[in-house]
Amino acid sequence: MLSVAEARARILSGIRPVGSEEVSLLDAAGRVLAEPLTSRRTQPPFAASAMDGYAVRRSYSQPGMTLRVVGEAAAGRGWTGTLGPGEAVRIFTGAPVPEGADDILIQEDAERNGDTITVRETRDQARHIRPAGADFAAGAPFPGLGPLTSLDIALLAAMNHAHLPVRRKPVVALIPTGDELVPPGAAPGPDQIVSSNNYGLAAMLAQAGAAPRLLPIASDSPDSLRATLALASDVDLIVTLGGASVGDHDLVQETAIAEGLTLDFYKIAMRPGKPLMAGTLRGTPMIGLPGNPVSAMVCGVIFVLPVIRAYLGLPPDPVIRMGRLANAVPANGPREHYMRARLTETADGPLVEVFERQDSSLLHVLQAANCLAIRPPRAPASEPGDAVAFLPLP
Ligand SMILES: Nc1nc2c(c(=O)[nH]1)N[C@H]1C(S)=C(S)[C@@H](COP(=O)(O)OP(=O)(O)OC[C@H]3O[C@@H](n4cnc5c(N)ncnc54)[C@H](O)[C@@H]3O)O[C@H]1N2
Ligand code: MOO
Repeated sequence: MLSVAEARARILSGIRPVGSEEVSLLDAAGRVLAEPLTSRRTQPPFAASAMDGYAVRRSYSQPGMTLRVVGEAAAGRGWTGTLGPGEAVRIFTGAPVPEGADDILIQEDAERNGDTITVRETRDQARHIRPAGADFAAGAPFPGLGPLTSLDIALLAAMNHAHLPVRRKPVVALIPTGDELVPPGAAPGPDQIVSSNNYGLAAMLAQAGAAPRLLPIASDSPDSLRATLALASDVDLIVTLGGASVGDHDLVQETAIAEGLTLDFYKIAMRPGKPLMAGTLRGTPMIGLPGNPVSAMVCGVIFVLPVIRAYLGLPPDPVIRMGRLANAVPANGPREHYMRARLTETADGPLVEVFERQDSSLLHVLQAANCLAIRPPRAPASEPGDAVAFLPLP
């Protein structure tokens, strides 16, 4: 059976970044730039006062000296003259520093008397001038990587970008399968349960910058599945949920093959997630996730999110960290085990408490987790304090 890393590499091998679209700054949070951007202006564009006070020349503004106030410079409305010897210009924060001035005397250090000021003995020695380009120069590259944050957007706005070229959102069709499923809020029949996997995955994908498309629940019949697959002809990725195992009603693989699926692989050495399937359905990448709710969400993190990142032009692989076990963990079987666990950051580094109950149907255990502890195939039993690899959950 394929390892998790091999399976992910095979899935990712066919994925190239999607095209781009323009969005306004207000819609750009969380989006990913499709091309490098540079500043369209220098900031500040002129030497600017950092304080309210008087623009002066340092040599004429020593303690006890008196200067004549000859004008005013405000933010947005500078003073156009040239400062002469013994002259001062009233100035406010953000205003251009006039020609001839090399210093801002803060108003707390000036005693005003009609048209003159006298410099106090306590005079502050800092000049309080922000040079032109102190923040960034025209043509400077925008340094942000990854999904745009509020801080990125503040800088891009200051660089005078009103619209940004971003990757379009990869569209992902989510197809739940199973006669037992009803949507949340419905009244399930005696043998039915509520479909949760598609909602959890939709949230996970939306958060990662994709556009999930929730398709209707397909019943366990080839006709129903065929009809639902037909609704996913124009997407970037098809994800089926359930029907992946070997039971008489697990029809996803054979139905998809009949519809044109080129199967790449089926079954991997992973727990949960053994019956994972991947291939290409008439040119569209397709991943078949197992139905068990924890398996579906964990495989979403391990396989589907990397596809979204690759589509967005980001480094795809999950970032694995190292920590120490808080509790003993039994020996592992032949499949790499992604165990639901709780990470605490301590002074001694990350501490990982692996939960007792690991059945792949237990959503309340997954919800209590904030990371997955990764146990290699056939790892021996581990003791508290032993090193452990883990993956933070999104
Ligand atoms: N004889 C064997 N049986 C099973 C094997 C095996 O190797 N041999 N593998 C087990 C493993 S591991 C898994 S994982 C499951 C995967 O089965 P399927 O992908 O076929 O999933 P289903 O049978 O459709 O459903 C399993 C379970 O999950 C519930 N489910 C399904 N979809 C949803 C949904 N959208 N929301 C919430 N819950 C869902 C479903 O009702 C079942 O309880 O197979 C094992 N069996
Ligand atoms: O692989 Mo199943 O996903 O162990 O529950």
